[in-house]
Amino acid sequence: MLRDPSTKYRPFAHADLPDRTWPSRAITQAPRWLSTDLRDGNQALIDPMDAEKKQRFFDMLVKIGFKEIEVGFPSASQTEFDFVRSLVEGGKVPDDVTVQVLTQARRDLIERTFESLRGAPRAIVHMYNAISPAWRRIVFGMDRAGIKDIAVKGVTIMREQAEKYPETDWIFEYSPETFSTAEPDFALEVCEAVLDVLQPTPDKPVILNLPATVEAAGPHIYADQIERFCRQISRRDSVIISVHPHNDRGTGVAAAELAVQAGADRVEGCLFGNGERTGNVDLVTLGLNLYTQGVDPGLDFSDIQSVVQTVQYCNQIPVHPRHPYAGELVFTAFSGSHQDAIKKGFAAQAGRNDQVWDVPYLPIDPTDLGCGYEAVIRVNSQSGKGGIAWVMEQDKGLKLPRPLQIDFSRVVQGYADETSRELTAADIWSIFQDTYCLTGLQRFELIDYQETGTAGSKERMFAGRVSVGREERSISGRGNGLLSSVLAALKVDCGVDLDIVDYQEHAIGHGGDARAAAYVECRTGDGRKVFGVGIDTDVATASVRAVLSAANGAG
Ligand SMILES: CC(=O)SCCNC(=O)CCNC(=O)[C@H](O)C(C)(C)COP(=O)(O)OP(=O)(O)OC[C@H]1O[C@@H](n2cnc3c(N)ncnc32)[C@H](O)[C@@H]1OP(=O)(O)O
Ligand SMILES: CC(C)C(=O)C(=O)O
Repeated sequence: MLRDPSTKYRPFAHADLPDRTWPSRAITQAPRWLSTDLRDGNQALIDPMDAEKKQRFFDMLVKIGFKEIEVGFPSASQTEFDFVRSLVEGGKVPDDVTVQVLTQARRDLIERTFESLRGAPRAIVHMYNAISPAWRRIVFGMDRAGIKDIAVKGVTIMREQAEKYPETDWIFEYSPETFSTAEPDFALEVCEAVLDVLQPTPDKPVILNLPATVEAAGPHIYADQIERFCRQISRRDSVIISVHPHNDRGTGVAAAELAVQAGADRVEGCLFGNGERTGNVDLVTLGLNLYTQGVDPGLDFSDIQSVVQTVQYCNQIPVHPRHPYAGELVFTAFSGSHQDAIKKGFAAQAGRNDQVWDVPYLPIDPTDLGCGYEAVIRVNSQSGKGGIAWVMEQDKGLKLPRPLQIDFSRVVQGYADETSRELTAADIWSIFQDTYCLTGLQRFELIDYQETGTAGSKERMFAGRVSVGREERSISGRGNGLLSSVLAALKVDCGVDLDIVDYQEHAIGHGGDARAAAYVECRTGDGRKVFGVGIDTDVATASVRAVLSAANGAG
């Protein structure tokens, strides 16, 4: 890299719009969407889609709710031409969906394009030519007049072709390609000349699509360009202003949103931001950004993972695990403080009597997109007690008391640190069972017991059979309750001296399958803290097991 990049790269020359109004406007309704996955997306693939993939993608776009779909560049190849024919001839385009196709401004290509749509009830023909200084100079070797002439001649041919196929309701779209890097006055001049030919009316508007073919400046600059254009173009009521942002600077979504604030009616883009170089603007993110502002995007992503799968299959490009709303990790918190806040957020949400979504760190309810809550918290060495407790509750229904959470999280963190990997719910359960002596051969294991008491007396008596090591032994003790009598039995018959500091219990599950979980926090004779956990179909037995678990832990 250069130490002084200004010797090679020039800052973007921005025609300022000091009285801009877009910053204080909000988006209160969705723009018209045009998916160009089957054209701009497809032309960016290593292996362009075959007919089967294109059809599958098209059907998915229809299912999501796209009403305008750019289906290809029919003059580019026989495959492209045939696909458009198959849609038209096969009657595969629903009545409320309009297909769009792209062509360069060249007679042979325009004629072939119209031919591909013969018999379609309605279609958008989209013609483009680049207009910015570098393209004029480098690609076309033409001056402004020459470039304008390409556009005017092209749309004149479009009109002529439309007359040749009167059975179709034709909609014209013109893109001054490279709009965002062109001089604003020239972009306007070319578009006015195009409108002079096409003569749009409010009933029969023309789509003027203003692309950021290469994103070369910040999104605020694009918004200024769009607002200026919307103010200056004549026949505004007869023109649909469309935007087509690319993502070279990584701000395609911002550019589209600000452009809509600035007056754009329509947005062209691709699902998950596929497209040339760094992609077209991502329509999934745009749609769901609106949704999380309470605005219906008119696009249905309620099974987002099936959309991901289809797009990955058709594009043969993976969707990034951190892709907004759709990546496999975007609803997952690994870090302790995030997990703690999410867990508290779910508890607060459950306690509130409204539907308003307000869970820290989760901008959208995963279930709205067909995703569950299982993956919301995953555990590694960055995790804390809240996250670990969440996994225990989700996976096993165990609601660990706070002191036990703290004790257990230290153990889990130790494992995570040692293994340097994510711990699954099964790992955590196995660590829990080991730590609180719920599995394997234990020093004290309950075989059975009886609890007795005398009427009128508070005294209880515990008489139990336990295996101590491999040896079966009878133990008994008295106290003013079951737990104290178990503690007395352990002290007298087994030499284990424990005091209960805290006891908690809860049901796991409901109905006939319900079980009980009991937790004890104990202090040993030499002042150590030990925890015990017991699980049983009977709550009293669970509590006895919890005390024996603590006795095992006391060592
Ligand atoms: C920003 C975008 O995404 S625009 C869409 C881009 N998509 C595609 O190009 C995919 C489909 N394209 C194709 O299959 C081919 O390029 C075709 C069939 C359209 C044309 O192929 P070819 O005739 O071989 O021309 P080629 O691809 O080299 O195009 C370059 C020529 O077209 C001219 N040209 C480029 N764009 C346009 C345009 N919009 N209108 C008129 N002429 C144009 C160039 O100046 C160049 O002319 P030259 O040969 O006289 O120098
Ligand atoms: C044809 C135009 C709209 C285009 O794809 C672009 O400029 O990126």
